[in-house]
Amino acid sequence: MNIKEKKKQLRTEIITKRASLSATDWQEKSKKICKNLENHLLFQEAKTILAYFSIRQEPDLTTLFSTNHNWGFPRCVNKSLIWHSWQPKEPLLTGKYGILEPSPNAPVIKPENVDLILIPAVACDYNGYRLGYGGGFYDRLLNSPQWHSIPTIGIIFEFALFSQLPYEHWDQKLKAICTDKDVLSIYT
Ligand SMILES: Nc1nc2c(c(=O)[nH]1)N(C=O)[C@@H](CNc1ccc(C(=O)N[C@@H](CCC(=O)O)C(=O)O)cc1)CN2
Ligand SMILES: Nc1ncnc2c1ncn2[C@@H]1O[C@H](COP(=O)(O)OP(=O)(O)OP(=O)(O)O)[C@@H](O)[C@H]1O
Repeated sequence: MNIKEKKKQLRTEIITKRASLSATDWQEKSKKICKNLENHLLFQEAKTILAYFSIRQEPDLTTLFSTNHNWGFPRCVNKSLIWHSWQPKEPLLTGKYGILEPSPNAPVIKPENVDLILIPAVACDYNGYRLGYGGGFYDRLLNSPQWHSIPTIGIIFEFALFSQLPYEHWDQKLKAICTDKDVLSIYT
């Protein structure tokens, strides 16, 4: 099997497993993830944090969004992500892939102001590699010079943590991985 097929198979397997979580299980595990993030220094010291609105039973980070940070969320525009500030109660729109997005009129966040990026993933491994839905959105973002050095934390449920995932030359390592069990720092 080539790497593309391997990724595709893994993706299907893990998304299916995640979809089979009961609603209570999903909520409980998501809350543990939020708690683990709140206890982490990278999170505590960050003023501006980029995050995501959960789809397909990804870990739900909603309880964090009312904590005292400047929050940013992406809009998918062509093959890129554009980041806008968003605070609870502000309007949201349904964008590409059915993902909630801030209004295009919300202020754009510049990379020099970003302290931390919380990255959704289908799976991660102990080396900090990440498998996503295959759109390459975060790969392209993290390969652009302005975004390259910003700390990243991959967000997954513990069952999606693998010893070794297939990876390609454009894959950038995460700085840490947060699960419902703990936060794992990746050493380079
Ligand atoms: N909550 C959340 N928001 C996010 C992401 C994410 O992973 N999670 N993204 C992370 O990048 C971006 C959106 N990326 C996505 C990329 C592909 C598909 C998707 O549905 N792809 C098709 C298959 C496409 C193909 O294989 O060509 C599918 O899975 O059916 C969805 C979202 C930005 N926002
Ligand atoms: N830096 C880059 N420049 C150009 N194309 C890229 C870059 N990174 C990734 N891609 C393209 O994006 C596609 C998806 O990559 P990959 O399978 O690694 O996505 P993913 O990490 O699973 O998805 P996502 O980041 O959307 O969650 C690849 O087929 C590749 O052609």
